[in-house]
Amino acid sequence: MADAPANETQSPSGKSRRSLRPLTRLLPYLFRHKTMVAAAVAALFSAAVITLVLPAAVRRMIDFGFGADDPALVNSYFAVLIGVVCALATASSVRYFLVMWIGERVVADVRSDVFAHMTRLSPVFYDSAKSGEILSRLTADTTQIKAAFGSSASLAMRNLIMFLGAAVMMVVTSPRLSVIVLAAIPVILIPILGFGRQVRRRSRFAQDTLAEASAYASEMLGSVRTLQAFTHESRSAGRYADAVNAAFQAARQAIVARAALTGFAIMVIGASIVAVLWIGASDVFSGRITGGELSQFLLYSILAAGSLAALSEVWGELSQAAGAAERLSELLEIQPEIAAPENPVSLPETPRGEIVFQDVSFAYRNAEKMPVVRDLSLTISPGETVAVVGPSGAGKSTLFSLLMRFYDPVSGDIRLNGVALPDLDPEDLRRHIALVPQDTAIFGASIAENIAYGRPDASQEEVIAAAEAALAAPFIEKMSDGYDTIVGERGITLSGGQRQRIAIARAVLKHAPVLLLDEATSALDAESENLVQQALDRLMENRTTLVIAHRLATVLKADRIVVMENGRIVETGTHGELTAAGGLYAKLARLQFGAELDAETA
Ligand SMILES: Nc1ncnc2c1ncn2[C@@H]1O[C@H](COP(=O)(O)OP(=O)(O)OP(=O)(O)O)[C@@H](O)[C@H]1O
Repeated sequence: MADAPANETQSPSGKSRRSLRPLTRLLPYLFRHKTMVAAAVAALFSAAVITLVLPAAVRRMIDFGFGADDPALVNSYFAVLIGVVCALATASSVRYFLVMWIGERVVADVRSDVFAHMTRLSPVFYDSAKSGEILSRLTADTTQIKAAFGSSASLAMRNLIMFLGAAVMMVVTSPRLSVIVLAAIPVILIPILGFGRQVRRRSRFAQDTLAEASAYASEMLGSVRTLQAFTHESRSAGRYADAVNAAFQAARQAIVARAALTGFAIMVIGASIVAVLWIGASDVFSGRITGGELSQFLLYSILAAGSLAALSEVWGELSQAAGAAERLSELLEIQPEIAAPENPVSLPETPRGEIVFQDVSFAYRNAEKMPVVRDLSLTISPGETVAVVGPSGAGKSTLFSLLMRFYDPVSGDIRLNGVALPDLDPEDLRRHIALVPQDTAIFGASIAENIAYGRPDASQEEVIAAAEAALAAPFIEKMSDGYDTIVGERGITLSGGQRQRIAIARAVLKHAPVLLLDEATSALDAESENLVQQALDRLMENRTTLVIAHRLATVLKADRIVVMENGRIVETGTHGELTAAGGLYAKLARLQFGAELDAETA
C-alpha cells in the first residue's frame, strides 16, 4: 500500500483494491530467506524441465523404440526413462520441502512482526479496535498468506514454466495443430482475470466478517460468567452463528466464482484438445505427421492445458491471499502516535520523581468537544503523597494515563524531573513509574512470573522479598505449588484481595521512584482491607505518590489532597483544611467516608 501511513485513530478496516499488489508488501519477508528461495526456484525449474522432457522421450520410444529390432535399444530407452522419473521425483520432493518451509517461515515471521507491532500501538488505537478482530488477522489471515507464499507461489511458477515450455514444444512439434490450441488461450485468460478480482473482493469480505465474529467470540468468552449470569447463552450462540454464517455466505460466493472459473477453463481446454485429436488423426492418416508426433503433441497440449487450469486456480488463491495481505498490511502501517523522539533525553538512574502538570488540557479523540482535563496545573515534589479525589468521571484516571504518556495532552506541558514527557523514550518514562490500577491485570502464568512482570530478570529471592513486602507471601506459600502455582487467565482463581496484593508486589519489585495508585473501590473484608492497606503504606514510603483515594486512611495520610471536578482542580489542602472549608471535598468526604468519619470522630 503506497498511501500515507494510517494513524492510530483510523479504523483498520480497508479500502478495496483490485490487484495482487498487497502481496508485494510481504515480499521483504521472502527476501530474508534468499538461499532457500533460490534453492526452491532451482528445484522448481528442474522439476518443470524434466516433466517437459517426458513427452519427447515417449515420442522417441513410440517412433523408434517399438519399431526397432534391437531389444537393447528398447531397454536403454526404458532405463533412461526410469532415470528421468527418479530425477523428477527428487526434484519434486526437494521443491515441496523448500516451498512449504518458505511458506511456514514467512507466516511465522509475519505473525511475530504483526504481534510485536500491535504491542507498540498506543491506547488511542485500542480505544476503538477490537482485540478479537486483530487476533483473527493474526491467525486466519496469516494462514492464507502461508498458502500464497508457499504452495500457490510455487504452483504458479511451476505451471508458468510448464505452460511456456509446453507451448514452445507444441509449436516445434506441429505448428498447424498449435494454432488451434493456442487460439483457445485468450478465451480462457480473460475471464480468469475478471474472476480473480471477484474472488479477491469476496474473500476479503469473508475474512472481514469472520474477524468480526472472532471479536465477538473473544469478548463473550472473556466474560463468560456475566454471559451465564444473564442467561445469554442462546442469544450469544445465535449471534455468533449468524456472523459465521455471513462469513460462510461470503466464502460461498467466492467458491462459486472459482468453481465456475475452473469448469469454464476445463471446458475450453478439453474442447480444443478434442479438436486437435480430430484434425491430428486425419493428419496421421494422410501421413502429414507420425503417430509418435501426434502423441507427443497431445501430451504437450495436455501439459499446457493442465498448467493453465492450475494457473487459474492459483490465481484465485493468490487473489484470496492478497485480500489477507491487505488486511495485515493495514495493521502494520498504523503508526504508533506515541513514539520515542529521535534523541531521547534519558532520566538519571535514580530520578527524584518530581512531577509537574502545567496548564494541561486534554480530550479523548472520540469526544473532542468534551475536554476531560482543563487547564490543570499541579506540582508534586519528590517523595510527596498527593491524594486525588473527585466525583466519578472527574478525570482522575485520565491524569494517570497522561502521566504514563498513553495519550498526549491537547495543550500544556507535563514534566518528570524537569524533562517534558515527549522528550523521553516512553519506555524509559514508564520504567520510572509503578502503576497499581484498580483492576489489576493478572495473567495466566505462575505467581512468580506475575510478580516479576515489570522486571522479568528479577531473582527468585527478589520476587519473594517483594511478595513479603506486599503481605502476599503467606497466601502464596499456602498454594499448591507456591510461587510456581499457575493462576487462571486474568487471575480468575485468585480473590480480589489476593490480586491486589500481587499487583502491589509487582509495583514493589519495580523499584520505581513514582507510584501511581488507583485505590480499589471494591469492598474487601476487614482483614484483607487491612492487609492491602498495610502493603500500600509500605509501598508509598520514599516514593512520589499520586493516589486516587477511596479510603479515609489514605486521605488522612496524604501530604496534600487535590479535589477534581469536571477536569479541573477545584480545591487543594489537607483533610482538616478542606473539611473546614465546607466545599466539594467536605460533601464528597461525607458521602464517601461517612461511616469511617463518624467512627473516627466518635
Ligand atoms: N478511553 C476513553 N475514551 C473516551 N472517553 C474516555 C476514555 N476513558 C475515559 N473517558 C471519559 O473521560 C471522562 C473521565 O474519565 P476518568 O476515567 O478519567 O474519570 P475518573 O475521575 O477516574 O472516574 P472514576 O472515579 O469513575 O474512575 C469520563 O467522562 C469518561 O467517560
